[in-house]
Amino acid sequence: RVRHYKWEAKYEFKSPDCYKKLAITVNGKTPGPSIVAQQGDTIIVELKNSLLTENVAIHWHGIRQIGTPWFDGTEGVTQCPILPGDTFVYKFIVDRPGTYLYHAHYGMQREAGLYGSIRVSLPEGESEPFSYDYDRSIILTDWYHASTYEQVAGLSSIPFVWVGEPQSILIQGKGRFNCSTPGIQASLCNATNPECTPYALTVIPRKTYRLRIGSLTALSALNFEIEGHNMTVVEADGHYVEPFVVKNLFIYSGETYSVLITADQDPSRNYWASAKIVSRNSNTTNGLAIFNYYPNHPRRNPPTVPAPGPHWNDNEPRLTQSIAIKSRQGYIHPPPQTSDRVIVMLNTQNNINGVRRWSINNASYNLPHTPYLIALKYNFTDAFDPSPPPDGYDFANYDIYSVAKNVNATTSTGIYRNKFNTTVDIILQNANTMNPNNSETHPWHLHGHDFWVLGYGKGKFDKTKDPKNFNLVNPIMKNTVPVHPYGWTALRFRADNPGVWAFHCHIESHFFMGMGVIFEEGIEKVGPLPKSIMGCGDTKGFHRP
Ligand SMILES: O=C1O[C@H]([C@@H](O)CO)C(O)=C1O
Repeated sequence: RVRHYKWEAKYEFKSPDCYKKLAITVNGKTPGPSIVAQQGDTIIVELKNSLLTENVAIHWHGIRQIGTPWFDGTEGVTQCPILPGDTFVYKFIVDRPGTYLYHAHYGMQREAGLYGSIRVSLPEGESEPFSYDYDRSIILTDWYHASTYEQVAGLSSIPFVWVGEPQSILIQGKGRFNCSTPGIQASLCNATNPECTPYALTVIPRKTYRLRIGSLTALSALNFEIEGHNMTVVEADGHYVEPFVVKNLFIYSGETYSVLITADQDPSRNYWASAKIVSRNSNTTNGLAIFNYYPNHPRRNPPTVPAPGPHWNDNEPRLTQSIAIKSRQGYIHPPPQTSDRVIVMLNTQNNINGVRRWSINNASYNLPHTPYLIALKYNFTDAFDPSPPPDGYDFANYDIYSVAKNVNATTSTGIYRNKFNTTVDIILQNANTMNPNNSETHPWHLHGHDFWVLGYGKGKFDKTKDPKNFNLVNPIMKNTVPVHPYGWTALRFRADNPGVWAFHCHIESHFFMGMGVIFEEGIEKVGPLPKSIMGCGDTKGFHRP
């Protein structure tokens, strides 16, 4: 089946947390329309850029784009930006069931509101290995009152101006900023604006809900919980999880989970659902939604105080959850038992000519102006630096627990080129930032693939010892995974999807500050590129049939 969508992206004044701000909407909404499809369907999105003075591109997060690498929507990597006034047509197949996302992949537009959910169901007659009565989706985000222009200018200036903590947390596009905060202009903030009525998830007593939860925060790692209700985790990033029960679900930007929740509590009242920032010492108030037992009024506040959530600095339960996520029995895709290449990626904060950046093995990433996919296919040799970034760092001498002795780094547009059909291991190694006693959480997202999550560890990855403990039996496959503070995360993927694919920290400002790399495989197998992705950089006026 073909599912055809006509979308228009636009700036509009919105008050998702009661504070009036310019937001990017799709067909007037943020979150935008949901894509609801069945495995094997073809999705066509005709996207009109009505942002007037800004380019755009949309990434289909978790969709591998097998055979259509040019529709991955990653500006600078797989396509030229879509100019104001232009209409671009994305066309791709959703080849697997599961919970996915879409969002802008140009500058920092995602956090301005251009995002939504993709739900792919099984073909008729097939069923999931778990049962539920109803299926619902929510997306968690964090929300800033400053524009992306102000933020980008701050992040690239000397002295560096950090974006800081968000003003609020949104649950399915709704949050609540305290309009009585000193310095807030009354005309801009209206606590009774219906646009900031908390999101209500209405449930029928005793029914079981599959709640698909995605996070597209700009910065924040979150803990999600529903007062008084346990959640059984059954899916992660489109893969079935060996079920486990949690009270608190930790979720990082770019991840999706399905949880089963039974409405088995006192049906005479409502309950709070809350999202709290963890891993950063934030004073942003928790995002709140109402878990509404029918027939109570969806705006009736629960009689209780919302759960305070776990302590921001307690990393242990977060690591425990990461380790608990295994592939479901009967649905295991066994990983290759060995790999052809190991790339260790040291994540550090650096300076380049006095500008604060993030680097991988001391190389900080800059997006070039000619998309790699086109440059490689047609041999534009000066579109990017052909020398690859390093495969590792100075293992013997680098102290991951202290501020680096030399915090300077170089910039890079280089890419890692992998031989087609080989197996690649990535070890993400976290370290101290430029502030003493500080290491952050980074959710890494790989385009075009799912990877096996082979393990997590504390401290410095040991190349001889740690691989012996890799989970080669039932690792989960994901497209986004956290690397915890002062820890490492090991991934394995097959370089079997011809194209050029970004791999980057899903924190909006961190990718902007250089925290990413590019992979290529099988470029010679990529079919003729559509003209519509061209027109920028060296591809100006270049049209191959
Ligand atoms: O990139 C970042 O910069 C700030 C801080 O390190 C600046 O001092 C921060 O918390 C980040 O995640």
